Amino acid sequence: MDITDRRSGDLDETPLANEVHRESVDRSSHGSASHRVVIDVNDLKKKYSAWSIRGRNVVEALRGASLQVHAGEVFGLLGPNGAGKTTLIKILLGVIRSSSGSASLFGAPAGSIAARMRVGYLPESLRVDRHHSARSALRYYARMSQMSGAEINRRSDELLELVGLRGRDRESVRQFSKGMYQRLGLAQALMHDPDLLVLDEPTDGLDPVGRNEVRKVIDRLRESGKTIFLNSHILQEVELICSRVAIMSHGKICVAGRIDELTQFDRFEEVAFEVAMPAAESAGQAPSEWLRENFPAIQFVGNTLPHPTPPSTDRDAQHALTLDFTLPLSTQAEVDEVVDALRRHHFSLRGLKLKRESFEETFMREVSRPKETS
Ligand SMILES: Nc1ncnc2c1ncn2[C@@H]1O[C@H](COP(=O)(O)OP(=O)(O)OP(=O)(O)O)[C@@H](O)[C@H]1O
Repeated sequence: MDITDRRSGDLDETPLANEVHRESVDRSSHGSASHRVVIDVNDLKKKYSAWSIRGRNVVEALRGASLQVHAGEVFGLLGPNGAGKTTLIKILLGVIRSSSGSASLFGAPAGSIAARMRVGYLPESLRVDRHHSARSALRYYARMSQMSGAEINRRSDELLELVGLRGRDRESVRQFSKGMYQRLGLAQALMHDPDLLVLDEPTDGLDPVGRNEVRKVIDRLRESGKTIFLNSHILQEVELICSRVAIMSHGKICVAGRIDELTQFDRFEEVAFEVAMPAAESAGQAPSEWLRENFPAIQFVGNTLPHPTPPSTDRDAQHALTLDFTLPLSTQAEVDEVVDALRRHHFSLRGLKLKRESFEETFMREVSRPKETS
C-alpha cells in the first residue's frame, strides 16, 4: 500500500481536522498508560468517487469501521486487498478526510497538529536517496521536524543503537540489505520521539533474518512504552509480533481482540477421539455400527474397523479394540455428553483432542463472509 497515492476525488464531508482543531493535548491527562486509548475510531465511513467511461462510480472504502487501540499495544490490522486498511491509515495520519464518523489519536482529532506530532510513520517502501549514509539520512529527515543540530546528533546516536546500525552509520545506504534499510526506516520514524508508530508492512519482503531483526526492534519499542499500529499480510508474523489484532473486510472491522481470544477455547470445531472397547464387550453389535447409529456425523480416521491396541503391559488393554474418529462438536457440554454416552456403552477413552481453529482459519472465516452480512 502506498499512502501517497491519490487516485481520484474523495467524497469528503468533514473538514480536515487540523484546519479546525489546533489545541495541544496533555500527554499525562488520559489515565493510566495501559488503559489509555491511543487510537479511537468510531463508525468511520469513507466514500471515493471514481470516474470511468461509464460515468461516476462511488466506492465505499469504509462502511462504518470502529476500533480502539490502547497505550503500549502492538496492534495488527489485517485484511484482504481492498478491505480498506490503507484508507483507514490515511485518515489516521491526516492524509485524507473521512466522509463521516470520527477518528482521534491521543484524544485529538486525526490529522490535527496535536495528533500528527505524536505519530511516526514507516511507509511500505521508504525511499532514501542512495548517496545518504544512515546518519545523514536521519539528519535529513530530522531537519524537516525542525530539530536542533545537537538534538539530531543525540537522537541519531540513540536510534542507531536501538536499531542495531551503530557501527554501520557512515556507510552508504547503497550497501544496506533490505532488513537494514527497514531498520533505518524505523529510526527515521522515531526521530521526533513519537508515542505512536504506524508501520506499513514492516517485514514485507525481508528474509527470516531480516524479519527477526525488525521484530526485535519492535519488541524493544514496545518495552519502552511506544504504541505500535501495523498493517501486514503475513499472518504468522502478526501472530509473533502483535498483542491484539483487528480483521477488516469490506470496509468494516469484523473482529478485534487477542489472537488467543479470537481462536479461543469455545471456538473449537472438531474433536478427535480414540476409544477402546474390550474385545469381549464388542461381541454383539459392532462398535463402529453403534457409533454410526448414535453419532451420525462421525468421521472415522483411517481404518473404520476396530483394531488391536498396541502392545501394552495392561492385560485388559491387550484384548481391547480401538477406534479413532472425529465428531463436529463445538462446546464443552457437547463433548461431556459424548464422553458420558461412550462410557455408558463400555468404551474407554484413550485420547481426546480438541481441534482449535488456527489463526489462518479464523482470518479466512471472517473475510469470506459476504459483504451484506459483515
Ligand atoms: N483514491 C481512490 N479512489 C477510488 N477508489 C479508491 C481509492 N483508494 C482506494 N479506493 C478503493 O477503496 C477500496 C479500499 O481500498 P484500500 O486501498 O483502502 O484497501 P486495502 O485494504 O489497503 O488494500 P491493499 O491491501 O490492496 O492495500 C478499494 O475498493 C479501492 O479500490
